[in-house]
Amino acid sequence: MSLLTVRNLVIDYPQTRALDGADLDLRQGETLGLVGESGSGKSTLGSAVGRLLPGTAVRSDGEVTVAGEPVFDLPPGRLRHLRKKHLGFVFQDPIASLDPTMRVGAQLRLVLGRGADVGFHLGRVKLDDARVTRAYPHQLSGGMAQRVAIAMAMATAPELLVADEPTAALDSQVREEVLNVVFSLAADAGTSILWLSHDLPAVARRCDRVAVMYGGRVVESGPARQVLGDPAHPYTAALARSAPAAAARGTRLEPVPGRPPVLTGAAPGCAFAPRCPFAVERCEHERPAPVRIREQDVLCHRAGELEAHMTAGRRPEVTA
Ligand SMILES: Nc1ncnc2c1ncn2[C@@H]1O[C@H](COP(=O)(O)OP(=O)(O)OP(=O)(O)O)[C@@H](O)[C@H]1O
Repeated sequence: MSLLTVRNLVIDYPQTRALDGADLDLRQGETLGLVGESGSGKSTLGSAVGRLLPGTAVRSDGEVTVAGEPVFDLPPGRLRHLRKKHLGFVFQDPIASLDPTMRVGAQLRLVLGRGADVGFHLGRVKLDDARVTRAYPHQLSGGMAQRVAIAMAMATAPELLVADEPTAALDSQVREEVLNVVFSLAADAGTSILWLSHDLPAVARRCDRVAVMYGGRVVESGPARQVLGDPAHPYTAALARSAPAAAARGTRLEPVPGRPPVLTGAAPGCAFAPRCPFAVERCEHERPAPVRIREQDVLCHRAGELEAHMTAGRRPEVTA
């Protein structure tokens, strides 16, 4: 069953179009990685799921449905209920998400409710109750603060956890530990995860599915290993070749040539066309509609032709 549905979502900030017709589906119990270069619209899409966009953002078109509820059309009471009962959020900067003037224990009791067993919730994220509850947020390490934020977000066993690069500020050892906590708690609770990430190899390892964003649209989605290991969109292929793990395997690390777009309105064609080695005239002025390639949904006019090249064993090289 579909838990989250995003259809043709268009979000504008005063100078920028952040989402330009984004589509996304996430099923109950599924873990989905949302990847793409900086500015591709990941955070805007993640925030839109809970209608948590800044006041300057305008939804110009499209809709978001969570557990059958149309998020942007809900009256305030129903929206609060949806956020409280069905959604959890964890953000990049855990210390900023806590109140600096209150001890952590007091904040936890406020969020979890008076009778809640704070020690139990801290134990689930592998934190020492006595030490953490007496501390102020600035006395916690980044990893500890993020575990507190995860304990708060997961306390209600939400149906969907939106995790916006929760480990971006942490070093690699702590990053793995925090991700282990998030994914195992979610698996135990049956919580779906929408994980916004720059870490393609980790997404391939941990997520069922991946959605790749470019220019405010999801340009390819499907099973994570399939999409990242055998991409059907030229952008995914370029992104996968730029992933740091490629260098770790001894492959040459190649940045995606050119710069991502900053849109001010609807892209007239495929937003990747100016950087795409396979672009033809049509790509410049006609917006691609989704096509099915293997198990992937792909927004590329030429995906079918490129697939034919691939199956004939002449895998196209995605270079500048
Ligand atoms: N509050 C805002 N006001 C104005 N423009 C914004 C705001 N937030 C994001 N944008 C713009 O919207 C576009 C999409 O940004 P968004 O943060 O959603 O992308 P992202 O993929 O999450 O990037 P990152 O990986 O760097 O977090 C970018 O061009 C960004 O500059």
